[in-house]
Amino acid sequence: MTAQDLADTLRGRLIVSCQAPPGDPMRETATLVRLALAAVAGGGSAIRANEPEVVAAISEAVDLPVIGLWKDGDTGVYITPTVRHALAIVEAGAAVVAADATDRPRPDGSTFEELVTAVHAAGALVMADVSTLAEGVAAAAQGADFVSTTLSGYVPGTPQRTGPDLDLVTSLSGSVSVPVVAEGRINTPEEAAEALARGAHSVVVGTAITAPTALTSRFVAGLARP
Ligand SMILES: CC(=O)N[C@H](C=O)[C@@H](O)[C@H](O)[C@H](O)COP(=O)(O)O
Repeated sequence: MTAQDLADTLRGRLIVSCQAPPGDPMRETATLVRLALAAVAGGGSAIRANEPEVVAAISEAVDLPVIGLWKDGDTGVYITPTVRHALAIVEAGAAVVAADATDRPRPDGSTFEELVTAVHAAGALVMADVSTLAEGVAAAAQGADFVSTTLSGYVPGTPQRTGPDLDLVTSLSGSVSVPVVAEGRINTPEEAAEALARGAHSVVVGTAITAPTALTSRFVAGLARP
């Protein structure tokens, strides 16, 4: 699939992230496949998924593009940190590899541009997960096919919010020519629509759709407030 074909497929559409953190009862491949099938039934247009085994199983079960990543660790560069991780995700069947494109050092000493070159050579596309405007501009210049706001709020120095970083959506949309994906803490359909109004090409929603443990905790915390 070319970047243009995928951009056409995803314009104005919802991408559902079907992931579960380590230790979560939902972290089981068959369960995550069921979540992906529910996302299809509900009208989602693509699935974002973590780890080769899960990416392979969802790619097999679902007739939608899969944006794959491989999280390794939870500090520093942990979303598809190396070229090896990226190529394993292509091998698993992902149409797109999502990878950290922040300006932090990567554990294998590679550059983001090298990862892009390797993924393109293997026949897949790249979504750059960024935390700032400068990172998004750099990632697009290095060949990323999509730029996503995934990491805003998760890198020291970026704004901490309970909702999405819509200002980053706006600034990226005005600055890069590749499609901008709004991702991270989009909690309501209204926020998703606002992201599109701010120039996002597509919207990724994870927790608000596919994470019952986190959602339960939010309600429990709400009840505990005085
Ligand atoms: C920062 C990071 O590691 N983000 C990850 C990226 O794949 C996932 O844990 C998020 O669930 C995903 O970005 C969707 O965001 P939200 O669950 O907030 O809708």
